[in-house]
Amino acid sequence: MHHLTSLSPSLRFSSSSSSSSSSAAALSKNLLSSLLPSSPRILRSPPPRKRLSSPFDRRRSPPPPLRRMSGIAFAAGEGISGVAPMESPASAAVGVGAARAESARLKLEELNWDHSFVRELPGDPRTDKIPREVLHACYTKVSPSAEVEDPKLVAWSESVANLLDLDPKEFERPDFPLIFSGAAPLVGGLPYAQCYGGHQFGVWAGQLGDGRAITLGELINSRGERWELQLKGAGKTPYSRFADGLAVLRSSIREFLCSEAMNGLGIPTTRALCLVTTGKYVVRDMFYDGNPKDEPGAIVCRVAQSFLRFGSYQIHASRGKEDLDIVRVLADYTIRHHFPHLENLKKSESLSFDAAQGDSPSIDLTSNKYAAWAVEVAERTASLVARWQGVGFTHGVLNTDNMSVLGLTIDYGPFGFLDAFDPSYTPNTTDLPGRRYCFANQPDIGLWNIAQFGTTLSAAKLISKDEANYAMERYGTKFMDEYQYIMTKKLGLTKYNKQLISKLLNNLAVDKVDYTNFFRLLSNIKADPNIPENELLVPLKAVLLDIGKERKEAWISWLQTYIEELVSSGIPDEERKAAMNSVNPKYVLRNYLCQSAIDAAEQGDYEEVRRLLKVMERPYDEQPGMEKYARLPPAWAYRPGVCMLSCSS
Ligand SMILES: Nc1ncnc2c1ncn2[C@@H]1O[C@H](COP(=O)(O)OP(=O)(O)OP(=O)(O)O)[C@@H](O)[C@H]1O
Repeated sequence: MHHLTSLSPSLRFSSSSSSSSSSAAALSKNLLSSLLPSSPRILRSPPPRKRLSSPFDRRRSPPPPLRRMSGIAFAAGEGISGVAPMESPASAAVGVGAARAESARLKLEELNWDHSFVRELPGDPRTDKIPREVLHACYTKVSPSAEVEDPKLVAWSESVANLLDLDPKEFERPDFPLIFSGAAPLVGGLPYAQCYGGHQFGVWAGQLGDGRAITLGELINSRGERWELQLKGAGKTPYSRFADGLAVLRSSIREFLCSEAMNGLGIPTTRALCLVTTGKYVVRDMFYDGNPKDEPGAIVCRVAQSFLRFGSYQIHASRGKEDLDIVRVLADYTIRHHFPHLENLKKSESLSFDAAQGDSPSIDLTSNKYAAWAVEVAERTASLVARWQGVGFTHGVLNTDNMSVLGLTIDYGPFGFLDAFDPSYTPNTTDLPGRRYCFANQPDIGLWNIAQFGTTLSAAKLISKDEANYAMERYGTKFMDEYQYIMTKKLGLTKYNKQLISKLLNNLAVDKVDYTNFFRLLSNIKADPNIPENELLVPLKAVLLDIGKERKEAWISWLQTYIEELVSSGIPDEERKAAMNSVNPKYVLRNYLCQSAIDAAEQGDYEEVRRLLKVMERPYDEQPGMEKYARLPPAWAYRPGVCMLSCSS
């Protein structure tokens, strides 16, 4: 992202701010505070009120098996039918071929375009790219315009081609890099850039919009799913403010690889069809410290069911009365196309409400589709953040313009997976002073952002304040349910044990233990209370490095309690190991791995990018021969630019 001050202050159009940060503070508690060792706190408040249930809460606890969560929680019939099931890690590993057999194999010219966004929503009457405030419109029709010279295809995702019904042979077309660098038109497409706003680092930033992303069009695949294709780094738009509309190879490799790695982990995300170099250089001051340099330009083709963000609604609410109606029109559009099960809610669907058991019946989601929608957005967001916490992912820039209304991970800027466990880790150099977006704060930030979303909908009179608060409550409940479930699965247990997890996280932080490798190795512990003390740590010796006597005792004590829990769970060791390995990845896209692929690609060698993609598509599998991709970062990786990055660079 760009912090407000790093883009033109003269183009701060809107000054409207939201009052919901105070309501967020009033409702939030630090969601992880009871589990994590001390970490920055930005939101403190009482716990959510008594739990209410929603009509979507058919699946109370426990949630479904983690590796299927994305498939189940986002599957048709489970309350979120507008969003196609993500490919589960299992299918990413073995099922791609099978899934492909069902889908069509079309040439680019044969894709089934359906430009509902442009057809149904108010657009900007102008089509020029002059930076400006775009009022009363959700988008501007503009075409890609990045300068291109002999573009090259760096990497591509066959599983994304499959989502689109695109024949993977199309990747071999000589004109493929030209089309996906925007230099040649995509037949049937209808390009545009979206208008949105956002809160950046807690401050209302006014109009942002797609300053360097241009949607090529939307298509409907043979399974009836809507997919939008977007080029990131394709040139200026009216939303570019003073910036160049371009992206560099370094950040594009990170976005391409991490969105596919996230999908491999089974976590909802925007996807990436391909990555091309433009053949041109782009000047970037990577740390905004007055040392710009030339970097190779590149463009990623991102794919999602929708790129709508919280900021897409906020911008219109911020503009006052005249544009409030656009919030409603956009909300209607979103529900119609992406949450169709909410269109015609029936009273009978509220039967699962706890009202009959004495909970307040004052929030009846069946009487207001917008309230039901707000709750669903809140729940999807909570579920997403819980899954990030489970794999140790830190997004780095959780501004409201980076919050997908579908609950997808969106915008891979200065992200980072935890290596040594540190709750206050932030991968974003811009975030260092306050660590607002550090690992431990993500659950609270998700809630803060939901509060802004609720404020937007209530400003447009789509939901009441009580309904907005209820969405926040649901966020808290959903987050805790899913987080506890995930942590329990990571430990291979059947029952949530708060004290055990809390002590574990404390131990991990004290000894700076590698988060990913620890959980992977933990599955080797045997449920045998008779293992002598001096042998207990053997399975973990690769991650418990350089610890003294006192710390060894702390770990032994924790392991003894853990083994007691394992014994009482009664799950055979081998069965538990397999279950744990299906939720504790062996491979995560550590920043140093990205950097090695970037270094090679900048020299014209794209093999490492392609190899990393293959490894990260199957993160839960052992993958003999690929063990080096599970190693800890080498010493050279602990420098800014590798383990930490700035926004939008
Ligand atoms: N090089 C650039 N040229 C024009 N606009 C930019 C550029 N970099 C960032 N922006 C704009 O700054 C705002 C915030 O940046 P942020 O880093 O969140 O976005 P991004 O990484 O470009 O895009 P996205 O959120 O779509 O992944 C967005 O409006 C974005 O379009």
